[in-house]
Amino acid sequence: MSATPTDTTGTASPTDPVLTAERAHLALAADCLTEMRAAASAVVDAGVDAWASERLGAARAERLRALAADPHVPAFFGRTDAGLPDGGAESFHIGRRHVRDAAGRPVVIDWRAPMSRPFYRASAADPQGLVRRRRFGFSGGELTSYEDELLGAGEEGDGALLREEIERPRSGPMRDIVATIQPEQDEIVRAPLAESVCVQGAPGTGKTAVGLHRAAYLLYTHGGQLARTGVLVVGPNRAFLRYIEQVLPTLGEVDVEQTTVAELTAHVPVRAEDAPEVAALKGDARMAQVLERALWGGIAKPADDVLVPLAGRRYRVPVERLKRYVDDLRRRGRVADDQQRLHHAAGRERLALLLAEDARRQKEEAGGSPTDAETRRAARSPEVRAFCDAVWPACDPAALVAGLLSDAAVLARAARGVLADDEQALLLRPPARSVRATRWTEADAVLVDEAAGLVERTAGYGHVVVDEAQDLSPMQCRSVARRLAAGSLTVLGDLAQATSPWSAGDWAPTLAGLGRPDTAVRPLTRGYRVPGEVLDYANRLLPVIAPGLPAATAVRREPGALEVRPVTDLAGPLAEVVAGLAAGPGSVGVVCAEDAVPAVAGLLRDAGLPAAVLADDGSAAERVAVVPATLAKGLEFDAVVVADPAAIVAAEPRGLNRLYVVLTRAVSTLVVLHRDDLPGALAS
Ligand SMILES: Nc1ncnc2c1ncn2[C@@H]1O[C@H](COP(=O)(O)OP(=O)(O)OP(=O)(O)O)[C@@H](O)[C@H]1O
Repeated sequence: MSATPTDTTGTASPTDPVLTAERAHLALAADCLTEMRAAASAVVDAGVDAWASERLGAARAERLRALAADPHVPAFFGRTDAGLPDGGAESFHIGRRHVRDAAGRPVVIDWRAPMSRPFYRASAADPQGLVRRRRFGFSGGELTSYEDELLGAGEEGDGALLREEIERPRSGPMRDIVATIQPEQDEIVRAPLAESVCVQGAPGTGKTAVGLHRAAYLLYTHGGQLARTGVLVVGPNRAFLRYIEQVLPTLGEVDVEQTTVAELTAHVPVRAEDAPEVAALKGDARMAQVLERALWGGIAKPADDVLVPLAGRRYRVPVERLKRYVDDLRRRGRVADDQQRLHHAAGRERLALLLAEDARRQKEEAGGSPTDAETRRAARSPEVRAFCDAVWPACDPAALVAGLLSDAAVLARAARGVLADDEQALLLRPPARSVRATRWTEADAVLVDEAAGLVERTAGYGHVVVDEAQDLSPMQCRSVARRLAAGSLTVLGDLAQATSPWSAGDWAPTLAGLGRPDTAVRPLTRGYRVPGEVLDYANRLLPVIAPGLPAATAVRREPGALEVRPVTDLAGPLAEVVAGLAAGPGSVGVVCAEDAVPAVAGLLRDAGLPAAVLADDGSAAERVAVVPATLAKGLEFDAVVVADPAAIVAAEPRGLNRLYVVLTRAVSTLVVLHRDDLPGALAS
């Protein structure tokens, strides 16, 4: 560490000339940003037509929003000095977005620009051309300290400022980590667009943060291409999306679609729940085969010639030719690659056209020359339409699935040799009065999405980030894969946190299901969220729930962070612990089994504590939130109270994995209240 005026608390002397110069640069950057904002608002919306004007207006509004975001966030957080051949140095300030002066000279470099890369990657062993890396400390928007590493002289900092920032307890919605992205994270963030990556990361290692920063990086680096094709972020539920939704906007990226698999597949209203074994079967990849057979099995063999009217005459298309047309189209409809496949609806249109073209050829051979409009009219004629309706009926995906799941004969035909008889029986339910009246489940919606994807091509994105991917069913994987088209993928997850029936011991099945079997798996094992004491405790479950998976090591320890307390009755101790934690700053999550939520919320209410139940509808969490264990995944709270861990374990087949998730949500403090019935690994 160089001799900087940074004392152990990271506060420099206010008269330090370096500090004075850097503050002047910060003021300059702020002025330039104001000017850039003014210039952007002055652009006249003078498009050549209404559409162009509207586009110009939207682009300008976008730019203004990007420039205006977070006026209190300092324009830069770091600086690099690269050595020049003449012995001098070229310095760049690194910030959230590019800032230039009136002459177009860079004042701050965007963190995603290639020039910023050494800031994140350089080390004393590999300085990447840097003689110095400087990090800045801020207090309430004021630049108050800095820390230098003279990498050129082989000197690496002890990273006091960096550590302070990384270790700063965090609460509330997730924030960006641009100032402190670590080298192992940066490698993933900046992986090339064409490369799909799978991050196997222990709890709190920054998977979600890395995935979001990767999306922002790709949008910056491949803006044109990705603006056309779009970037999609898929999370497990609304509560999670609510937690992460501000990260990309603070990075200036407002155009990324953030959604859940349930929302992606929301073709039908979900009103019912499947029994676990039924849900497991509906999520099985074999269902894709069953649906494909059901759909294409609905196509009949032509039985008779058709008379096609064209320009005042009728032309006979013989049944042999009709059979050939249908067979050819069916074959093209069943190729495995979704990009090459002729989808069902397009096949139907194509069939009508083939009949009309057949008639046209006949007329041409007889010396006529029908126009294209006449041929198109022939394809729409009642005769051709009646033939298509009989042979290649239009398919409504919801009706297809409803029929399949409520008609034993239809199901048996489609599932023969694919699903055993008892599996078919498991799927069947009594028919509803109508398709609309069907009591759809979440797994049904995924089946409807699959059917919809067979009927018509699903629009694809240029890049998809999928979080908590360890829980996806094979059918859900297919839903995501359809949205991927030719794009690339960032898969984030942790096999130890897998709680669904499909969870596997390795990533291969998920990556294959997502259509990218060759994706490299990259581990992250440095835990930034959870104090060492808490992480070590949770890690005791690892040999049972995920043997062979490397345990995370925490970047910090906090004596007193963990309290494991036996209680005979929850009520008193729970209220007392929560009251104590609520008196301090930061968020408090009281996590319990889903069934116990009303009782726990009642206990806290009776004790006069302002706790609100965390809902899955995306509404913001209160400072003290009662969290069903099933919703805790991906979230973090400053303090976590786990009420009755044995009930969390007992509530589901992979209850121990769920407990592992729950135990790793705390940033500062974890209190476990148990009735002397802890799982073996945690008992001693
Ligand atoms: N380089 C970093 N600098 C500062 N904070 C970081 C860094 N990396 C991660 N964090 C913080 O650590 C916490 C955990 O990050 P994140 O939620 O992305 O982890 P995760 O691996 O997705 O966790 P989980 O699997 O438990 O949901 C967040 O508060 C995040 O901001």
